Amino acid sequence: MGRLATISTCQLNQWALDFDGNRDRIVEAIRQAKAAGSKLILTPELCIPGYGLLDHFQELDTFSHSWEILAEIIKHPETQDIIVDLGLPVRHNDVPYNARVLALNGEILAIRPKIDLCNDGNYREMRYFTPWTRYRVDTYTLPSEIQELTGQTEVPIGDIIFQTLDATFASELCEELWTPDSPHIQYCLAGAEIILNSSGSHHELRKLDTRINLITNASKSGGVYMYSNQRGCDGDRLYYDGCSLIAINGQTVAQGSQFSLRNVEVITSTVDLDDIWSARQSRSRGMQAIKAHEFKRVKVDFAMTQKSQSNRNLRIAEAIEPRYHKPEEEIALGPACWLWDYLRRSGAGGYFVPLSGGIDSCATATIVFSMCRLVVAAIKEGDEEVIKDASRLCANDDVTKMSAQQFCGRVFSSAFMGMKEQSSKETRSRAEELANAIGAHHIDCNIDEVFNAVKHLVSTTLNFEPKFKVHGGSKTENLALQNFQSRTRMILSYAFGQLLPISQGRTGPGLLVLGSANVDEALRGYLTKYDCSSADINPIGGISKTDLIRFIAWAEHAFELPILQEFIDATPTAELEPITSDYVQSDEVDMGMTYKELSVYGYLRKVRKFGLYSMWEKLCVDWQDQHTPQEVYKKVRDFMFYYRVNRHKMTTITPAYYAEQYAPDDNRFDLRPFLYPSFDFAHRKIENELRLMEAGEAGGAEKK
Ligand SMILES: Nc1ncnc2c1ncn2[C@@H]1O[C@H](COP(=O)(O)OP(=O)(O)OC[C@H]2O[C@@H]([n+]3cccc(C(=O)O)c3)[C@H](O)[C@@H]2O)[C@@H](O)[C@H]1O
Ligand SMILES: Nc1ncnc2c1ncn2[C@@H]1O[C@H](COP(=O)(O)OP(=O)(O)OP(=O)(O)O)[C@@H](O)[C@H]1O
Ligand SMILES: NC(=O)CC[C@H](N)C(=O)O
Repeated sequence: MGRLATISTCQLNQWALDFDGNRDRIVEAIRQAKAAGSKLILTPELCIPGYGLLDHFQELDTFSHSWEILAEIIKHPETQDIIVDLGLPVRHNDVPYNARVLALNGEILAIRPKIDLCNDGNYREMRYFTPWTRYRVDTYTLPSEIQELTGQTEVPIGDIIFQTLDATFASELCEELWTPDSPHIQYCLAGAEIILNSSGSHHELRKLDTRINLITNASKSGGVYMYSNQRGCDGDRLYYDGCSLIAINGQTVAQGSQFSLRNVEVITSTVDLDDIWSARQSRSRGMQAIKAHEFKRVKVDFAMTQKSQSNRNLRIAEAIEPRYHKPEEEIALGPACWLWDYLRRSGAGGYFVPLSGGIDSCATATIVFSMCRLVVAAIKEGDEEVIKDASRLCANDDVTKMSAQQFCGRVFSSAFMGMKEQSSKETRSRAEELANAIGAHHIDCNIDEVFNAVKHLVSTTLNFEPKFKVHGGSKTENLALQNFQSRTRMILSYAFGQLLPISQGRTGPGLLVLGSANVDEALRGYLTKYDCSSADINPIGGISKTDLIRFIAWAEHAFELPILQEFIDATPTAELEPITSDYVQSDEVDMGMTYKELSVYGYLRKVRKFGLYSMWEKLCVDWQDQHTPQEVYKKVRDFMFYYRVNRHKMTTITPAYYAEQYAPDDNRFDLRPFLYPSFDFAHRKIENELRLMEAGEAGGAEKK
């Protein structure tokens, strides 16, 4: 007994439009798979051009370059004698498709275009591609460069099953697994033994669980399910989180890492295809199988399996427990890997962060430190690519002996920019202590001079001197004076970022400025437009305050940074107003709502797709033990008021690592107007209901 198939899947750190780099990573993955004895390798979705090309998918160049690269891959000496499943855009009769091309020994076997395109949230596949019709099969005329290379002119294109001499397999593309009527159901009923899922799936906190459940469920009633995913920042706000996987009969047998700096990671398993037989022996399955669709089978003259007797060294992969990171670890690792890709690919000299002594900029700094830890660990493992990039950042000094702190000192600077009256010594010293603990180069300065100069200029020009609230000023004056400070810090951050390296005698590029506005502040608009929330990129812009606090608590022990406890204990404050004997500014008081409430509103607005009225209805039930319907109305109305008047801030918000389902990012994820009317109609509707409720209660009381 035994048809042992050695098969590989991989995760590749592709970069949109980096055709040469993408090709090299694909060839390297195939080389590693072959070295492990594999007869088939699966690669990520659209891996030849990269997944995140967005409107570049509308360019003809993308299609032709992809075929040219495909030709280079399949004729490469390292890629022979193994079935390769590659991803690229394909046009057929002038209709664009997101497709898989399967090849063997320099020949194209067939093309499988994507049937169910992904168009939710960040995904816009329907903008660039047309979905293929289920069960349709057609003939595809190959482009001339492939005709010249292979001597083939036509291949099948469509919804097909591949039949080798000893095994059957079929392709399923990413989103197709996430739909209720996935193609793999019919493929498996029709006898396909291996399903190859190529994905471009991004990291979102707590999402891996859903993905792994889908994969293991898909193979539960018998079959092998292979999953390949892109990895890294391919030029946008998303981080693709690898985690390639091989499962058989509902059990995981191999899993790639979710977060790593490795450019190419291949996982290989040997599975016994005869193990599928017993899992498919229920009569109910048999009754469904006899009615399965009759797919066109593409014959492949190739043997994929070996008898167990013929190779005594082969070990059949055993079931493993899937690995999941805690959300705190996901925050430590995902944004850190994204920052590393961004840094090495942008060619910048490092990062700069305005460090306030508060929890948000502390989280940004700790994530940069996490990146440094990952870099140093990869250097220790001998990762040549990481060594090359790290050496560039350290002026070609020997990076192999550096600690995470030493490397951090070379690529990361921070600055506390205080005001003599507003800034407390606690925040100032917390910022400095954190910088010291992680090894960052730190500046401590005061911005009073600039603040006073701006105030003087504005006062003399307008012949009007604005005052803080505590000095008798109006709300508008109070805000304007706060904004002088916060915007000054933004200008200084860019000045420091640009000039710090040269001031230290280093030539080369400046530092990228990092932002620290979290997802809840963005939702509520509790930030000053064009202050330090405006930066080059923001690693925490998609993370809630609650999760950031959990992350800092975790990092205190995991990264051995005792100072982090002080950040958790401190009351969040903007320190933009003078501190007096009976007044210290506090975020939650200022906002008129708690961060916990903001997470609820954010979730209902975006994920549950509730308007103001439905939000009120839902929260009247959820919060009935704490609040009356009248109180809930006030809360919801206040939230929607601030959301409405501050929505314009989302049009200029700094590009942030996307991580949270309720992210309000206006750029691609959360498309909304930014000039809203007040919600008078919904207000009236709720107020009428409140009146009826009160009348009903009064009526009820009278009857008693
Ligand atoms: N409909 C609209 N479309 C486009 N733009 C619009 C607009 N309405 C106002 N604007 C513009 O936006 C400006 C108002 O927004 P903005 O200048 O941000 O100022 P604003 O939102 O009025 O005040 C900033 C708020 O953020 C708070 N805050 C909290 C924590 C930290 C910080 C910090 O800075 O560190 C700030 C601060 O306490 C205050 O409540 C207007 O002056 C106008 O230029
Ligand atoms: N004194 C300061 N020195 C340096 N940067 C500052 C200072 N105050 C504020 N910033 C910068 O402005 C950003 C917004 O300030 P704000 O007071 O709103 O902080 P926050 O959003 O609560 O974040 P944090 O928790 O980091 O203070 C901060 O994240 C930080 O980058
Ligand atoms: N590329 C895709 O089809 C993505 C599909 C899916 N919704 C995911 O996030 O993984």
